[in-house]
Amino acid sequence: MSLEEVAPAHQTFDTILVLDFGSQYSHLIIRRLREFNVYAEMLPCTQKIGELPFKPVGVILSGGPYSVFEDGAPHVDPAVFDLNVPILGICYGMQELAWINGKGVGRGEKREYGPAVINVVDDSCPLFKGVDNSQVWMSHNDKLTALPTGYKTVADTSNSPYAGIANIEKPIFGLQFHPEVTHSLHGKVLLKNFAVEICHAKQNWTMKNFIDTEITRIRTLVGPTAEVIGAVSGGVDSTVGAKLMKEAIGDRFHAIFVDNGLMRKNEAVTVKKTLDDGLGINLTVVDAAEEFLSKLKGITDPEKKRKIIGNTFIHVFERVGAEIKPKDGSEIEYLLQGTLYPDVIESISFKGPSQTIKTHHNVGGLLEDMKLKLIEPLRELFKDEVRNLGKILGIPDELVWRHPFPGPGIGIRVLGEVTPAQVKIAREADYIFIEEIRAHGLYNNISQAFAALLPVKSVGVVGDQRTYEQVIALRAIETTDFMTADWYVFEAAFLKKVSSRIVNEVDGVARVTYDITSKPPATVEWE
Ligand SMILES: Nc1ncnc2c1ncn2[C@@H]1O[C@H](COP(=O)(O)OP(=O)(O)OP(=O)(O)O)[C@@H](O)[C@H]1O
Ligand SMILES: O=c1[nH]c(=O)c2[nH+]cn([C@@H]3O[C@H](COP(=O)(O)O)[C@@H](O)[C@H]3O)c2[nH]1
Ligand SMILES: NC(=O)CC[C@H](N)C(=O)O
Ligand SMILES: [Mg+2]
Repeated sequence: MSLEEVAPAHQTFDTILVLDFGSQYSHLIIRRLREFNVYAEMLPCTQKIGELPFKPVGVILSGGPYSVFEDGAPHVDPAVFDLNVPILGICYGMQELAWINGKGVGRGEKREYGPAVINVVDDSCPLFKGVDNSQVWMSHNDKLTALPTGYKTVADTSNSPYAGIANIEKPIFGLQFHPEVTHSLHGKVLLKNFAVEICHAKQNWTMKNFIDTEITRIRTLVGPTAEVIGAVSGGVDSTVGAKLMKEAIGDRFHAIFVDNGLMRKNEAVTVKKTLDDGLGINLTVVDAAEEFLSKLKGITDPEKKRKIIGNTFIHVFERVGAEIKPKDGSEIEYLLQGTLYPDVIESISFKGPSQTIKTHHNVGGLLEDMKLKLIEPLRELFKDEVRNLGKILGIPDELVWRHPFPGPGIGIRVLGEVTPAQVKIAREADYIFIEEIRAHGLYNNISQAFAALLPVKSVGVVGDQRTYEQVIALRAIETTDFMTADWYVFEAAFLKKVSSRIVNEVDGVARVTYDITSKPPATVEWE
């Protein structure tokens, strides 16, 4: 097989490189480009151009929170201009172009955040082809104090005389506003003009092409006889990853599902049925409930619980992995992981990974111990792209649109000590809640929903008898990226029904509450 056939996506597809200066919108630039089938990747703004692993067809400098003129502000490697490819600077990126050119950047008299209307003053500019005077989105304090030498103005607004600039000789452009946000009404046209008309990027980034390339890459990487293992939870990411492995190497892929005793009702059975019978994926279910629950005995601290669950996963996985003996007599060399692009972006940000709010359980912890090499077929994809990929691979809608379920499962939804009795209460209440959500046709309107069990007792009255039992908190949220979320507004009648069913059908619950806190300040999970 030729090298070309096993190359990663940025060598197979024309790629726009986004250099990230830390804007909260940077990843949206990639999203927008991919929406019209142009492939893009992001690297930190500190990337040395001489060390780039590929040759981009164009470069976008993103926005960012710094001021180009302040001490310690990040600056692009000047070698970016030697690539001789078109460059587009957005907000900070444009200010960076001006700064390099002659430093004409200063603090504006007034901060400009929100909508503005652009006025296109030079309609011969290819970047603005087909773009009318229309709303754009601004988010800046600083502005160009003069037009950089060698540039012309192509668009302005009432507050920004240099809302769009273009180099007279070279294909280098700057925008003060953010074309990547949907509030910039023609933003996508601008990005498409840049990528397709100016950089001449081929629009061949389609999921079908991606699948073919990835399957070839996996086959070449693994070779004709070696076998691969993967931790599979029944969630979207690991199922899609597993299905791709199945397509690539058939029964030489072994999926392992660990029943940690903290799963939802009937989960193990359902996952086995969908993966094994439905998708033909060779799945081993490992019952490790006792092991997990005995290690959690007496533990109430949320971080300790997460660590114990994460570590126990590793031990179980290691043990099971060692029992698999590949037919060719070799040892298992590769591990499938469902890492997504947002995880990659987080870890490559030049600002470093964000502060730990909670230690998300992560199979990444397996690496050092297991010395396995990773296969991460989804590491270039966003969640909705993974869902699309899943659909193309024939994974049923029901699974593709499943709400995410955290690795530590009910372990972080039983507040305080996790005992089999407490898990049972939380599990039963959760089952009723989700059952009603489905019955009312609401499942796909909600991003995630679950029941948490609060370790407080409350007085109630049932059939003239005093009760003194615990409290269930229901949570349902709407979100696109799980970084921020809002609580879902149910009809009162729906909540009445769920509450009445839970108190009547689940022993040990005296009261049901509904969580009306957004994220932030709360998080999605209670622990
Ligand atoms: N019970 C489990 N058995 C085996 N592996 C698991 C289990 N729970 C989690 N994992 C592993 O941890 C990874 C991360 O879990 P995470 O919940 O983020 O992803 P997912 O379950 O694949 O998808 P989703 O986000 O839709 O739930 C999974 O991809 C899987 O590899
Ligand atoms: O695999 C996981 N392991 C974890 O430890 C974990 N903690 C939270 N979550 C999920 O992440 C999303 C955001 O949750 P939080 O607002 O609670 O951080 C929500 O979708 C949560 O369900 C986890 N997923
Ligand atoms: N969104 C941005 O890129 C802002 C750039 C710079 N920090 C400013 O305030 O103007
Ligand atoms: Mg999951």
